[in-house]
Amino acid sequence: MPPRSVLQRDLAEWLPRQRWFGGKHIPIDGITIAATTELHSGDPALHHLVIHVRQHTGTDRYQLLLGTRRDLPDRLRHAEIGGSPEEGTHCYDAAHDPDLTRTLLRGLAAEASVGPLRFRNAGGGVIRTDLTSLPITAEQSNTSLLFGDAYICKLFRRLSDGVNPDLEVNLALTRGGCAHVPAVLGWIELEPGEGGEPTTLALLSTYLRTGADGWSLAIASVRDWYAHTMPPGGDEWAELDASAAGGDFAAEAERLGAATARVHQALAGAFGVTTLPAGEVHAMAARMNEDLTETCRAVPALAPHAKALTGAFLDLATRAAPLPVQRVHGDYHLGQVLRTESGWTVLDFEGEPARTPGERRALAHPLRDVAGMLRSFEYAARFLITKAGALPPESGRRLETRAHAWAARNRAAFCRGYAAAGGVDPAAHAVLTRAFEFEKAVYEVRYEARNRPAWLPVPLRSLAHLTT
Ligand SMILES: Nc1ncnc2c1ncn2[C@@H]1O[C@H](COP(=O)(O)OP(=O)(O)O)[C@@H](O)[C@H]1O
Ligand SMILES: O=P(O)(O)O[C@H]1O[C@H](CO)[C@@H](O[C@H]2O[C@H](CO)[C@@H](O)[C@H](O)[C@H]2O)[C@H](O)[C@H]1O
Repeated sequence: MPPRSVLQRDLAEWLPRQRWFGGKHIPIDGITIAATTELHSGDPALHHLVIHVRQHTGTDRYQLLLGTRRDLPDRLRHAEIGGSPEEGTHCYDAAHDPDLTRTLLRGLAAEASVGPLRFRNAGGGVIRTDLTSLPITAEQSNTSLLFGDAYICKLFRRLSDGVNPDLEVNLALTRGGCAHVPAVLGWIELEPGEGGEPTTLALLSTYLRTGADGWSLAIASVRDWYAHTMPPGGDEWAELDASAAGGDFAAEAERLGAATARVHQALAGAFGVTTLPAGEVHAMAARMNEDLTETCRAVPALAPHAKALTGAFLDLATRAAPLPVQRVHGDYHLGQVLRTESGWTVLDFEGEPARTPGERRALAHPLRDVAGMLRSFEYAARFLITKAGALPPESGRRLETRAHAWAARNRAAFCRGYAAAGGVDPAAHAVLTRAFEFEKAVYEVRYEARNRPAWLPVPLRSLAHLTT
């Protein structure tokens, strides 16, 4: 390894360019290398690093698989972090090096302990060590490695104390026989300090090789719907029946609703249900409104919608009644679900990346997830229009009308499937669903402004529609 001072300097330059780094918009005040564990020696070598990143907002803990090599082959140039090349040490993100990531499978297969790292096998089954890894390139908060077409290993980037909810929930649902989550095969954890819980570092699950993610499927349907032409002489305004397009998604949306209800039932079975008193529901509505005020300050483009959003939060506050609450997904959207040959599977129970560990575990009403997915239908419907940029007013207006028709059809189908499979009927709880949906939209506005400013018009356009 190069001297710590060199590594700290290189990391300060490299980190803000990583998609998974949560503090991109804030300057880094300092980096400390808190722990290093050698997992593989020689050339190349693999080190596990825990680093503390100080910013004026606080200190966050990240993990890094650091590869070192005397010579860096071209295939790893894109993953270079720095090092002291003149002294023959190149440092790079080893998640991109299949020669080194195999060390993780070997550790899991052997249930090894290396320094403070513990490798755990979930079901005691055989874990293959002969597979080559490939990082999945997607819009992600973490880094997932695909091993052959058998396993997927998620390396959590920002570490939070204790068991990661993704492991906690997936393990409980796998053990409870829920068919709608990928089976957990193993995990890696950092041993706890005095009396504490271990910190989850990575999660190994079955790779669902026939899976197609909900977002891509929905976007394909929207594209088809935009391309669909009305019959000659047809009146587009009168005939906006989104079922007419070949790529109709409604049957899938309905099945997704049903799968969601079953996952909620499995979560209730595994973790229980309690009641949130009316006073706390009132406080929850007040928090939603405070979040709105803060976000309007940070993103002024949200301000024109503030009145309608406040109205929805106020509705919830005035009708506050006790609510049954339970563990939920917490960040539910079309990118978190996979359609396999046997049905819909739900991924990533980590909650919203910007929330604190306590907030991610907090119990909530299941309609919070339903509202998340309703937002996602709004996103899918409008993403292509936003991507197309400025359009002539006539086609812009026509596409917006079509976007609305697609979203309405699929939102309704999803809710129908959810209620038919035993979930709470969103139509019968419109005030709650609307408040959750608006809460999520506020979150999205903040998320997009910070992470993907080019996407900001997507939630704003949908709010313009939903609040008029
Ligand atoms: N078990 C799995 N089988 C197939 N693909 C998966 C599996 N788990 C994750 N993926 C793919 O990896 C992507 C990222 O996974 P996710 O758990 O959502 O990570 P992140 O926390 O980084 O968002 C998913 O959108 C999905 O396409
Ligand atoms: O998947 P993550 O846990 O990283 O979730 C974060 O990123 C999501 C985007 O990748 C973001 O979701 C928003 O964009 C989606 C389209 O890309 C859309 O389907 C969702 O409805 C919308 O909320 C998510 O909010 C964020 O937490």
